[in-house]
Amino acid sequence: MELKGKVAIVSGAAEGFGKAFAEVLLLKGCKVCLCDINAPLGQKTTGIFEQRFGKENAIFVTCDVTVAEQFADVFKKTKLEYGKIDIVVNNAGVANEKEWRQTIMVNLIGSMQGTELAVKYMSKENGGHGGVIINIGSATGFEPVFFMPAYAASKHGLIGFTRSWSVSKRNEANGLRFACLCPAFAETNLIRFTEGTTLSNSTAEALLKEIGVVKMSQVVESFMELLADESNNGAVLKLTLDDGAEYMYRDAR
Ligand SMILES: NC(=O)C1=CN([C@@H]2O[C@H](COP(=O)(O)OP(=O)(O)OC[C@H]3O[C@@H](n4cnc5c(N)ncnc54)[C@H](O)[C@@H]3O)[C@@H](O)[C@H]2O)C=CC1
Ligand SMILES: CCCCC/C=C\C=C\C(=O)C/C=C\C/C=C\CCCC(=O)O
Repeated sequence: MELKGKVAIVSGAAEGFGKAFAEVLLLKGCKVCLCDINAPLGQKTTGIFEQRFGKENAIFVTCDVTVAEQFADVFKKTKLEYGKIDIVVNNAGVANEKEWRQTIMVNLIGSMQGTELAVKYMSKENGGHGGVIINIGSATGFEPVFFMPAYAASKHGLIGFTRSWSVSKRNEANGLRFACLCPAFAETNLIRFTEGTTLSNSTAEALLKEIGVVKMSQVVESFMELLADESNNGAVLKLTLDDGAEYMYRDAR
């Protein structure tokens, strides 16, 4: 997929994966709308990108992805600013078992909302040019995870949701494709929030040591692989330190 001149929306882009995805898209010549619930950090990140890549290539919109009107506003503003939308990355996520309803709301419902909006704006039948939706799942979406049941459920759901969209013939005709990136532990602040799990700090440290922590560069590389290959519809790519990137599903089925 030629990325130069494409327009992307990345949710949860103030820090972590979202910031790295926005950065690589800008590096490849895309225009990017970064959105995040954390307005001060989102504005700071976007300001840095504006300086590096040009003020005209990055915008920030404050958005809680669980609030439908706010997420819709992100799409409206991006279309208004850049005239089209080609890539949507549903990345915003939390890992909090005590606030498990919120975990489902952000990780699953928020990403579903972002996908629905992407389909609305990018479908050829609505005047769009087609495009790609990348949902950020997790390696917890394939197996039981005793210390994060709600989080794991949100990611199991997101994988099923993404695959279900990918098998629709109507979406194929609309030029849309759908893929899911599923990393194991990776080096962001998310994995430092152990109060959000049922683990003690020492058990969490031991687990991180045992499973290992994937580097951000590996996550970005896998993200780019899903984006670049236009035949990737329905692909679910798992990324672990031990096995690297492996397709759990390659095609829409
Ligand atoms: N770090 C890890 O080990 C892994 C993370 N993931 C997933 O990757 C995605 C990104 O996570 P990280 O970068 O690690 O976390 P992070 O905590 O570094 O970044 C998450 C971003 O999402 C934003 N956010 C949270 N709730 C939001 C909401 N309601 N609306 C809009 N923005 C919101 C935060 O403000 C933050 O900027 C998440 O979906 C997470 O579940 C998946 C596998 C592994
Ligand atoms: C121990 C740290 C606790 C805090 C964790 C917070 C967030 C984690 C988010 C993830 O998405 C982590 C993803 C995967 C880790 C769990 C199981 C990995 C199984 C890997 C495998 O299949 O080999």
